[in-house]
Amino acid sequence: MSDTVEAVLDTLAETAPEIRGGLVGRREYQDGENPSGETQLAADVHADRLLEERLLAIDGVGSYASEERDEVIEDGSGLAVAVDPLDGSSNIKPNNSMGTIVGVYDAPLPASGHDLVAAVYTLYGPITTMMAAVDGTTTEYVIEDSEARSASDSSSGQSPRDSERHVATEGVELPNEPTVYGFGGRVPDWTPEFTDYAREIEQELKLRYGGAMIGDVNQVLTYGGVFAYPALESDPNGKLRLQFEANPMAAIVEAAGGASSDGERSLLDVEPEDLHDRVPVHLGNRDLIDRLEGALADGG
Ligand SMILES: O=P(O)(O)OC[C@H]1O[C@](O)(COP(=O)(O)O)[C@@H](O)[C@@H]1O
Ligand SMILES: [Mg+2]
Ligand SMILES: [Mg+2]
Repeated sequence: MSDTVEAVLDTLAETAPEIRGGLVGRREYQDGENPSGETQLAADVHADRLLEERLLAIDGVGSYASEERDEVIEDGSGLAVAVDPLDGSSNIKPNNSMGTIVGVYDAPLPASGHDLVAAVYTLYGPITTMMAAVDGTTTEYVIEDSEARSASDSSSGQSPRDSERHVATEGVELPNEPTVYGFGGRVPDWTPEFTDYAREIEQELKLRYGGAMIGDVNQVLTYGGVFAYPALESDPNGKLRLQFEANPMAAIVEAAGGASSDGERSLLDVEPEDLHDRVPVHLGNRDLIDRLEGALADGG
């Protein structure tokens, strides 16, 4: 692992308790919209500012892009980080899981998933964990916050707080016997081909859908299965964004022995056109993704 990637992992571990602490009191929507046309929560904006400041301060990180900003911020030469500061942020109101996704690309953005040198997510569940794919291996860490404190203390002007990451599982692998699935989007908006596939999967696996991709994919990594936010009749590219969400999650799942697909090919093979491109996302055990691609091709 390069020094810069190591520093990115350390920084994300240090920042995670602050983002988590900052959720309290930031549950309301603001006036602004993000580039995808979604209303922003105060928590989205807070996490974005904190991550921009911390990640751009790392030697070897030269640019920062996020789901919450129109343009890439350039700050010298080096690796490019693409961030979903809060994934699943609509879960803040019902107090369910959320997370942060970071792709570290060795190429100007928008970049191919094959340019990722690291892909990371932190999951703010009952405990805070971090999943990182580096050099073809996926590792799960537990993040311990040694000075838990209230959100009101947390602001982007302060120095990182004291937290540590400990390896929980090195070489995470999807179990061979899958048991769970979670599919996003309204069922009447699914394509007929995806609906047929879903009807089959429902007979075999248990539904686990929480409305935050990180939480839902983390269950797939833990129990085996399939997650999808598919192409919709109303939007053939689905909902999730290639640079900030799909590519990093695909790299993590593939390094754990699973597969990813936009419906036809690995998400890592999708060529980006625009920073905020959306793409249909399917992630999980290899045979379930092969069946998905077969089902979509049969109907096409
Ligand atoms: O509310 P829906 O349609 O089920 O969408 C849920 C999906 O949208 C997301 O919340 C989108 O991410 P953001 O919260 O970062 O916009 C995913 O995490 C999740 O899979
Ligand atoms: Mg997201
Ligand atoms: Mg988000």
